[in-house]
Amino acid sequence: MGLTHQSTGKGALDEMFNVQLNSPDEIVIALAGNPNTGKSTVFNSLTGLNQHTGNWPGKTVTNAQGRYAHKDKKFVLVDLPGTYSLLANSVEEEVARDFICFGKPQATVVVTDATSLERNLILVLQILEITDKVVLCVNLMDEAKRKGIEVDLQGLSESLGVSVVGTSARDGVGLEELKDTVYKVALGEISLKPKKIHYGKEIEEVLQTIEGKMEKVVEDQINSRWVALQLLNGDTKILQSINTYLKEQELNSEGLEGCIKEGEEFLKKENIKQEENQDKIVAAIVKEAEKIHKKTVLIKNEKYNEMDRKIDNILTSRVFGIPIMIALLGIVFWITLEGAEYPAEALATFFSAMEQPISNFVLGLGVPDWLHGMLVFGVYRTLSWVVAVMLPPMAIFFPLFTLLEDLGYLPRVAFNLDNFFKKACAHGKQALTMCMGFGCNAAGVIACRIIDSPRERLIAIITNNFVPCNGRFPILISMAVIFIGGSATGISQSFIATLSVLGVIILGVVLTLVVSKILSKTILKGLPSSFTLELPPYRKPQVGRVLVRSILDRTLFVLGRAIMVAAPAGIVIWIMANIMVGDISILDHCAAFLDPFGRLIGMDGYIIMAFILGLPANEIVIPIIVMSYLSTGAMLELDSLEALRELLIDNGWTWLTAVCVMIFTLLHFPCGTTMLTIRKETQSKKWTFASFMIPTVTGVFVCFIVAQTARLLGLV
Ligand SMILES: Nc1nc2c(ncn2[C@@H]2O[C@H](COP(=O)(O)OP(=O)(O)OP(=O)(O)O)[C@@H](O)[C@H]2O)c(=O)[nH]1
Ligand SMILES: [Mg+2]
Repeated sequence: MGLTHQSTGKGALDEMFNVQLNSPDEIVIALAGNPNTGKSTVFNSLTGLNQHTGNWPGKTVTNAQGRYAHKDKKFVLVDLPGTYSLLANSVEEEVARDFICFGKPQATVVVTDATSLERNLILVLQILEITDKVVLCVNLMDEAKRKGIEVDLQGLSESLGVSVVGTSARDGVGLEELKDTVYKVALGEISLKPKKIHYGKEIEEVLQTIEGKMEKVVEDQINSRWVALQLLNGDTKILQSINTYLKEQELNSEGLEGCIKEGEEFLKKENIKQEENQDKIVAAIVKEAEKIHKKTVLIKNEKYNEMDRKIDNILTSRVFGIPIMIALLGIVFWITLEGAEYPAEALATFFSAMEQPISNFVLGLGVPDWLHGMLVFGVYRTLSWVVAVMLPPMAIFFPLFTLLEDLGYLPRVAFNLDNFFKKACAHGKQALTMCMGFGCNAAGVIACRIIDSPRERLIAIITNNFVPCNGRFPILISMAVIFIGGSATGISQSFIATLSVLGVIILGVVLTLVVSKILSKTILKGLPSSFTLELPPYRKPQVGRVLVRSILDRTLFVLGRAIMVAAPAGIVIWIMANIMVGDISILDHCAAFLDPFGRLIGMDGYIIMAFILGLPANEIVIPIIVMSYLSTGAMLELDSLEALRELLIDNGWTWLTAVCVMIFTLLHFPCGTTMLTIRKETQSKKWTFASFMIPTVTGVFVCFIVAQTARLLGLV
């Protein structure tokens, strides 16, 4: 046993004490459980917040906090990362364990999956070793019922000696009873006699010895049996946590080291082997879980999982897995493109028709000419285009993607790509962090915490930007709709557009693998670590809720962000276009400066400038491009996508320009928020810089090759 603490999870300890109480009488409740059992769903229903939920394990990586009131008391609920065990083998386990040990929750709710209680009970039993104040929430009761699994809640309660509540959190069933029970347990209105495990004579003896020594140091602060158990299990990290804890609480930690030394010597003297201990401890827990499971769960239909397995045999098969994945993605894009076109047209027509009345209204206010120009041609037009071009595709794509997520398809994607990631010497879970990146790269970067090895986590963080986020995805779609699809005719139009978007996404995945491989052969050398990925059961998504959630949470959020940044950007661009230095405007000066470089990589100076100005939020790249062209050239009436297309052509665009814009959208520096997140997660300027440079250099390189090749071949 060594004493040094090798910190794996950055900030895990900072976060754990960070429960901010509004008043001292607020009651802290921890929400623990295996991954994907519905903790965040319970959390959201109780607190009314919007933690990310979805059907795959490992979504929650931080301790989210929310509040609710019940009867006369106020509660602070802490949503913990999902873990299979608390014997701290991973960062999530450390975060969850430390919170339950030292965060001093007045009660811990363990959310379990009624359809796989046996495995869930392992964690429950471990938590019962740490704390007596436990409420067992047996969730997914609806799924269990459908699968012919009967859970004897009363029997469970008797076997474990804690209160048990059955819930179907997604439908809100049982949550009132849960709140009642939590209330009673936290306030000590129910007295509990939780099950303690007997680990066999040999272990128990050693445990008692260590426990005796620990007690002197930690006294009543921490359950010393649990600490002894962890030590015996070979986990010395807990000592560091205790140390931090004692310091935080301004308690005396002096005795700790001496006590640890004594413990170590004792272990050595008695010739106690850590691995053997570990096996014995785990075996005792597993056996107990089995026993309780046998007594309390009746599986009426042993084949309840057969259908899922049959589907998985196809969706994750070596031959069909990847083609099906690409086809599915293609279908999603196709529906998005095809469906977005008409509403986009309608919105464009509507906004264009509104322009004159709005212009008249502004003039009627008696404002000066320049202000009128700025408001109507600068701000209003920009906003119109943001809404018309971005809203329809997002309102279609996000619900579709969320449907796939809720169905449980994402872990299958990770499964299909696992082999590739292994070959790239990266972690298979990186595929999941990429899926999160589809929503937002900053969220994707945070999700990288599910990867334990620091080396593989860094690789995942640096390459996360190779999947287009909320803000960049609409650029791809609109380029495809307006330009690439627009140059073909009939049915082939949306087909080509779909292919182009699909191509860019696949390029992103390929580059992720290539760059990961290069990194792990050069500055981040190492071997891939193995892991087991859980394939959750397929779940019927709640279509209505998915629609509402993805439109409210994502579409409107992104749109709001775009509008908030686009309006001031509209003003800036308008000013830049209207202040003259010499004969030409500032805007033209800047664009002219960037133009040679832009042309070299298939674009122009205005586009490059739009990407640079888009640093705070990628959503505004297209509006800035359009605005720059509008403010310089003839004032076109932009009343349809066709008009927008013409504007671009008038400014020298060809299909190659559109392709290069799409590629550069995928491959350039992360947005401001993502960079800050990377800085925070890696605690390193060097890696933040690398995350900036790698995609940018790759983008310039790829665009250069594409542009020069197309020109050489005389394609444009
Ligand atoms: N059928 C059914 N599905 C549920 C229920 N509760 C949650 N779900 C679904 O189960 C999936 C997982 O729920 P989450 O709340 O994200 O699970 P979690 O425990 O927070 O997961 P991690 O943060 O990854 O550990 C989601 O797709 C939920 O919609 C339930 O009672 N019944
Ligand atoms: Mg969660």
